[in-house]
Amino acid sequence: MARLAWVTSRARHSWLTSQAQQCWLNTRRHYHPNGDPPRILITGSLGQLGTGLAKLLRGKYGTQNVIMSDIVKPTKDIVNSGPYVFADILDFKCLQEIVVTYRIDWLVHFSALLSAIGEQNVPLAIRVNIEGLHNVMELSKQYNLRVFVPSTIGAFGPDSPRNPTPNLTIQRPRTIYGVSKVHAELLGEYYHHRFGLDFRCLRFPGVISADTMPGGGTTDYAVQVFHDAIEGREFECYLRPTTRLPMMYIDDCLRSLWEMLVAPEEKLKRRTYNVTAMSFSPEEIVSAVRKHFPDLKATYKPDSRQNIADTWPEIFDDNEARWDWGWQHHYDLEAMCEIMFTLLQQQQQMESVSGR
Ligand SMILES: NC(=O)C1=CN([C@@H]2O[C@H](COP(=O)(O)OP(=O)(O)OC[C@H]3O[C@@H](n4cnc5c(N)ncnc54)[C@H](O)[C@@H]3O)[C@@H](O)[C@H]2O)C=CC1
Ligand SMILES: CC(=O)[C@H](N)C(=O)O
Repeated sequence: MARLAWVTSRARHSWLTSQAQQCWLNTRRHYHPNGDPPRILITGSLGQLGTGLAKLLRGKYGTQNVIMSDIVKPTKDIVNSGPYVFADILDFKCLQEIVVTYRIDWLVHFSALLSAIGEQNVPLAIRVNIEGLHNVMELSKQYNLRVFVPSTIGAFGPDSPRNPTPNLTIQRPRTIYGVSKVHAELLGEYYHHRFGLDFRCLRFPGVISADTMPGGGTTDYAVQVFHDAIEGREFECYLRPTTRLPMMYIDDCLRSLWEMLVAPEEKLKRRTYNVTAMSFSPEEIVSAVRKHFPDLKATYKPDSRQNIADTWPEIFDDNEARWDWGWQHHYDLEAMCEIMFTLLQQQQQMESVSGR
């Protein structure tokens, strides 16, 4: 018996060791031949996804090797956490200067106007999402950068199959956001085939996170519900209770991004992949949240965002990402609710201690 326990524990130890080694090898695989880690620039890094990504990449490649940038004034915490520079995605020279000064190897391009806010200012969305993307493509070609550009479930439209939505299908989005993301996918793939640019792209579903509020999308309600529940407010949803959309917890989203960023060339059968973790409707997330906050009141007042959601996928088929480079999500609806409330409660406690 004791021998069996010893053998099992040795087997577990060596499995864990090989997992850790694999992880370490994955991280090292893209170091320079001289052993230097890649140097990475993140545009639009003060939005919902950027701060978390910077933290993840700094953990892997070193604080000084990940440069955050945006046009927004950073908090003291951001400035103290590592390099941060001003970068307007519409200013090509400014971008060139950053790439040269910091000897950038990889670029993660987050700057964008999201679906709902984009409809409120179409000319600005065209500038930021389309002209900005042109700058990023040219810059990446000129300096031979590996470039990651996120796309979205919003790159599909009413003519796309919605349940499920496969990787390769009709894309006729009806928002300027969606149009700009289809443009990004196609231009990136064109630059890859024409100029050999190392372009990588994932279509994300709605992303849910505790620390940064989302920036004006159609899926934002799925973050708001947690804040309303924990602060004892009524949750007023701008979508109908039965509107199903694909979603993902931020840790899964950022891990998928990193896995795509370091995936060996030979595993990538495409340059653009769907990824997802779950799909739910407002009434389903409300009942999941009520397991933690039974008194949460919810009302539904659909607005213009309903028209957008009605054209988006309900179930996202990400089998190709799972087959080609081993994508797996870790958080389902229940696990996401657990972690969201744990983190939000910790934040509440810290705020009450610091008197904010
Ligand atoms: N959050 C989500 O649910 C999803 C996000 N994505 C994509 O991921 C990327 C990041 O998304 P989020 O962080 O949620 O967006 P966000 O809206 O929270 O942040 C976007 C950032 O872009 C910056 N920006 C705006 N104009 C700029 C300019 N001229 N130059 C430089 N930066 C500028 C903003 O200041 C902001 O910090 C976007 O491209 C978005 O389309 C895709 C699918 C889902
Ligand atoms: C799914 C997205 O791209 C974003 N969250 C939005 O709702 O616009």
